[in-house]
This record gives sequence, structure tokens and C-alpha cells, in this order.
Amino acid sequence: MHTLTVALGERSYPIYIGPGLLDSGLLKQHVRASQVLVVTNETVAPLYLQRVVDSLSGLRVDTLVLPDGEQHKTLDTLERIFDTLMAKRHSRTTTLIALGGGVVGDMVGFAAACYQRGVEFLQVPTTLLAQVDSSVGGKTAVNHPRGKNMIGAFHQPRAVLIDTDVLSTLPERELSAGLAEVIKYGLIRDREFFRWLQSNITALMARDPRALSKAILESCRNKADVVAEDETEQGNRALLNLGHTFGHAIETATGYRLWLHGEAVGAGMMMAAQMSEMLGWMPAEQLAPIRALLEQARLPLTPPGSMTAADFRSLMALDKKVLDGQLRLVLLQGIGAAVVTDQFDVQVLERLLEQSCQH
Ligand SMILES: NC(=O)c1ccc[n+]([C@@H]2O[C@H](COP(=O)([O-])OP(=O)(O)OC[C@H]3O[C@@H](n4cnc5c(N)ncnc54)[C@H](O)[C@@H]3O)[C@@H](O)[C@H]2O)c1
Ligand SMILES: O=C(O)C(=O)C[C@@H](O)[C@H](O)[C@H](O)COP(=O)(O)O
Ligand SMILES: [Zn+2]
Repeated sequence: MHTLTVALGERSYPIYIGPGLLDSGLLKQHVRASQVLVVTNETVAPLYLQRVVDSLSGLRVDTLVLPDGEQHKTLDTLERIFDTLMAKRHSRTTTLIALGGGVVGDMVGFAAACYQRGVEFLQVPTTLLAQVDSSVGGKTAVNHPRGKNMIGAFHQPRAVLIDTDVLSTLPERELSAGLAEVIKYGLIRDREFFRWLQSNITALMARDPRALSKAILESCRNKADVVAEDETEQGNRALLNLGHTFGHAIETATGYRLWLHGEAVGAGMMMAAQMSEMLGWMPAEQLAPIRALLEQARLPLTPPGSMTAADFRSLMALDKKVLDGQLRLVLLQGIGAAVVTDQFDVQVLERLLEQSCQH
């Protein structure tokens, strides 16, 4: 087992990574009082809920099974968590446990941030995407029909328990979606990791346990470092948003139903890389290796055919990085070096959007 720390002073917490952790007893060690609510969804419940409940024996354990899907990451679904907490008389000392992918994790984290003005929660991520990204860092949220993650809070978990064995049941499309966020770390700040990914992408796609374990460890290390430096995104944390301004526009335009988050981010990162090359900021020869890696991870490289440049324009204006009405984008100066900036030629963005939407 590997242990990393997200260093945030008195709110610091461990990330445990390894096989067989689900029923290792580690989770119970991070429950402060006697009451817990385990929240999961209808897909993950039959696979892993009983094992988690058994690992908490001796505590008062309630469970809640939510519907599956990004389209359910809403205020309505959040209500169901609050209803259960009140119906089962959970007090301020309760601990919520998020068992599932990023959708469950983001909603449970937000419920924990709000319930009685804040209770503790633990992350037990079961998708690759959640293990490498969403379970770490304390961004919690639900979607609004007009915009992705628009209603949320920063609320850090007390611990993150990553059982790498659970990836064996993950559908292939979800594996690819998770790899998009893995590739993101290489692109924004870790050129050596990008090179390692180029050499190991076949093993990762074949779910080689050693390769997956290394990818999760390096991703969490990168994310923990960025979060420790800038918890609430006053500066460099925004680099974790590479491809997301375009990706979130894709998810919102398609009602959170067409593509997975990681797929939208894959296409979004390709658009960001193309724009960086068009601006002359990233050497032209670096575009091909980025395209090749995303392709090998079986991620989309262009937006869905239904989308127009006008869709992008109106949705990107609502991006959370917009400052004083000014769009800010995460762009690349090269593989392993990203910047967040509003100092780009808008005509280049226009050309990118028109060219990306010529289906
Ligand atoms: N908070 C953050 O920092 C952060 C970071 C990245 C993404 N996100 C959010 O995370 C969400 C995407 O997360 P996701 O990709 O995990 O999607 P998800 O939570 O919808 O899970 C993907 C699918 O996999 C299923 N599943 C989960 N674990 C499984 C397993 N072990 N075996 C079989 N099936 C399993 C789920 O039921 C679901 O159908 C988005 O809402 C995105 O905005 C948040
Ligand atoms: O942790 C972060 O910071 C990220 O930006 C990680 C992203 O992968 C993630 O999708 C996040 O939820 C996006 O945040 P948002 O603030 O753009 O909604
Ligand atoms: Zn993301």
C-alpha cells in the first residue's frame, strides 16, 4: 500500500492506494463517532456496498442508493441525501462515506459541506477518474442545467481510500475517461510522467495492475501538490482545468447525457493543445504526440457533431474562470508546462471554434 498526504495544515488527510483496501479496516479508523451514512449508486451497490458495510461493523451504518448517471448530479438528488440524514436522525458528528465514481463523490462531498453547516466525509472512489482526480482536493458540486458544477463548495474529505482492485469491474469507456485526467497531469506539469504514459498506454488499456497503480500514484501525487499549494483556486489550481472550459461546454450543451466527463475533457484538451499551437506558444511538433496518446486511450478528439461555435461561445462565457467578464483559458507552452491566461488573440479562439465545429 502507498500513502500520500494532502498537506493542508490541520485539515491534512491521507490518500491510501493499494489492492484489497475496501475491507481492510482502514475506513473505520477514520470514522470519528458511531454514526455513518454510506452513499452509493445502483450500479456500485450490488458490487461493493456490502463489503464496505461489513468493514464498518460495530458502528450505526445507514445506506442510501442513488440513481446512476451525470444527469442525476442535481439539487434534486442532493435532497434525497438530506432526507435520509434527517429521517435517520444523523447528528453533527456523523460521517458520510462516498462509495462510487466522481458523481457520487461530488454530491456526497457537497451534502457533507452543507448538512448542519458541515460534517465529515470520506471518499472511497471506485472509478479510475475518481481515484486519480475527483476524490482528492475537496471540490464538491452539483450541476445546473445552464452550467457544470455551478453550485458547490470546497470541503475536504478526512481520508481517501483507493482500492485498486475495484477497477476490474469498470466498463472500458470509463477506463478511457479516467485516462483523460491522468494524461492531463502529464500535460500541465509533469513531462516525465507524459513520457511514461506514452510508453505504458498499452499496459494501462489492458489494465495491467502495476501500470494502473503507478498511474494512480503519480496522478494523486500531482493533484495533492497542486491542492496543497492553492486549495481554493486563487491561482495555479486552475491548471487542473486544462480542457475543461471546452469540455464543460460540451457536457452542458448535451444535457450531461451524451459524453462522459473524461471524454469531454479529452476533446477539450485536444482543442486547448491545438489553440496553443495556433498561437505559436507550443512547438508544432508536440501536437502529434498529444493526439496520439489521446487516440490510444480511445478518447474523442473533436466535439460532438451537434455542437456549433455559437454553442461554445455562449456556454464558455459562464465558465467559473471568467474574471470581470474576461474569458481565461488554460493553454500549453509545451508538454508539461501550462498557463492560465486571458492574454490570447481572440481571433485564434474564433478560428479554433469554427474549425472544430466543421463537422
Ligand atoms: N471534484 C473534482 O475535483 C472532480 C474532478 C474530476 C471530475 N469530477 C466530476 O466527476 C464526475 C465524473 O466521475 P466518473 O467519471 O467517476 O463518473 P461516474 O461517477 O458517473 O461513474 C462512471 C460510471 O461507472 C460506474 N462505476 C463506478 N465504479 C464502478 C466500478 N468499480 N465497476 C463498475 N462500474 C462502476 C458508475 O456507476 C457510473 O455508471 C463528473 O461529474 C465530474 O464533474 C470532479
Ligand atoms: O480539482 C480541480 O481543481 C479540478 O479542476 C479538477 C477537474 O478535473 C474537475 O473536473 C473539477 O470538478 C472541475 O472544476 P470546476 O471548478 O471547473 O467545476
Ligand atoms: Zn475533470
